[in-house]
Amino acid sequence: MHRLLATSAADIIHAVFEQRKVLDHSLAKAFQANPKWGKRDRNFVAETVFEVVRWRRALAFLAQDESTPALCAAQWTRMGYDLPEWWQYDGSDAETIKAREAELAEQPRAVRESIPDWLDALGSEELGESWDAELAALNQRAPVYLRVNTLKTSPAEAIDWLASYHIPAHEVSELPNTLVLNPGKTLPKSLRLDGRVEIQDAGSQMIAPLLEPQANECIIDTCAGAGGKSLHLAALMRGKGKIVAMDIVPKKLQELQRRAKRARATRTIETQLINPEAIATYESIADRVLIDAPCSGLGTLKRQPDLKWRIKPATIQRMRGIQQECLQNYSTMLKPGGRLVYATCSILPSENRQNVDHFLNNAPFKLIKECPVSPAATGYDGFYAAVLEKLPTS
Ligand SMILES: C[S@@+](CC[C@H](N)C(=O)[O-])C[C@H]1O[C@@H](n2cnc3c(N)ncnc32)[C@H](O)[C@@H]1O
Repeated sequence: MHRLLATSAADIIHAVFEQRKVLDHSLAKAFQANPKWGKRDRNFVAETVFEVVRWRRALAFLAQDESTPALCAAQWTRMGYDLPEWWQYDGSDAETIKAREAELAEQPRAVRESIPDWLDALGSEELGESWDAELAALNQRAPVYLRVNTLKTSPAEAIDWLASYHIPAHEVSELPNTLVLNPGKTLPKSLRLDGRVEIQDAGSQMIAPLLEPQANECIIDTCAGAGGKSLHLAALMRGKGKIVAMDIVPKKLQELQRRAKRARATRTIETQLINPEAIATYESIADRVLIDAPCSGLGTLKRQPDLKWRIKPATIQRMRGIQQECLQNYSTMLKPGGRLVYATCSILPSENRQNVDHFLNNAPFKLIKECPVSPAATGYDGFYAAVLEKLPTS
C-alpha cells in the first residue's frame, strides 16, 4: 500500500464527511491533480473512498471508532491488506476488526447496512417489508451501463468499437441498445465524448420508451438537465420531430447542447429555459411531456453513497412540494389526449405514487400504468415512472 494513495483516499473521505463534498467530484478532482496515478492506483483510491463512504457505520462498528483513519483501517482489512505501521489510527487492531465481522451481522439494520437511523425508519415506514431487500441492493456496487446512440451506431458496432480499446461490453438481453461493462470497468473520457455511447443506468434507460415517442411529434422534456433522456428520446424518434428540452439551470442546458452535437441530435433537440412565459408559449402544444422531476435520488445510492449522509428529511419534504408543482404547472403544456410521463430516481412512494394520486385528484388526467424499477428485482438503479393521459376537454 502506498502512503500517498492511502492519505489521498482518507483526505477525500474526510472532505465528504466533514465538508459535505460530493464524492464523485472530489474523486475526479484528485485524479486530475495526480495524472501520474496508474490504473491500479486509481482503483485503490476509488475503492477505498466508495466503500468507506458506503459502509461508514458498519466499519465504525468493526473498528470501534468513527474517525476516518479507523474506517479506512477497517476497509483495508476487508480488502485483504496488512495495515502498514505508518497508518496511525485509534480503534481496534486488524485481528479484532476481523473478529467483529460475525458480531456485525447481529447489529440493527441501520448499522449493518450503514444508513442514518432516520432514513432507515423512513424507508421502512414507506416500503414495509421490501425495504430490507431494496436497501441491501442499494449497497451493491454498480456496473457501468451504456446506451448505444442509434443515431450514430448499432449495438454490434459499438461492442466492436469498444473492444478495439480493450473494453469488453455485453448486451443487456432485456433492454434494447443497452450495454454493460465488466465489473470495475469504466469508460475513458475520450470515448465518453465520442457520442456513440452514453453512460446511462439501465433503470434510467427504461423511462424514455414509456413516452412511446413517434417520429415528427413535439415532445417536451421539462426537467431535462444535461439531457440523458432527451438524447434517448431523439434516438427513439430517429432524429425526426422536435424535442424541447427545458430546465431551470442554464449551465445544464448548455451541456445538453454540447452532448446533442456529439450525438448528432441538434436538428431534433432545442433547449429552452423553463419559466412562466415558456410554459404559456407551449400551452397545450406538446404531443408528449416528460417530467423527470428533481427528487431525493434515493434510487441511486449505489452510485452515490455519499448522498445518504448528506440528505436531510427537510430536503425530501421540499422535493415533494417541487414535484407536485412540476406536475401541476408543466402538464399544461400537453395537448388533450396527450401522454405524460412522471418519473423520479426515488423508490419512496411519497415522491412517486402519492404525488401522482394528489395530481389526479386535481387535474383531468387518467393513470395508464406505473413502472417502478426495483433495485432488488433488477440490479439497476431505483426509478419510478407513471404514464398518464390527459383527458380530452368536453
Ligand atoms: C432528475 S434531474 C433530470 C435528469 C435528466 N432528465 C436526465 O435524464 O439526465 C432533475 C432536473 O430538474 C431540474 N429542476 C429542478 N427544479 C426544477 C423545476 N422547478 N423545474 C424544472 N426543472 C427543475 C434540475 O436542474 C435537474 O436538472
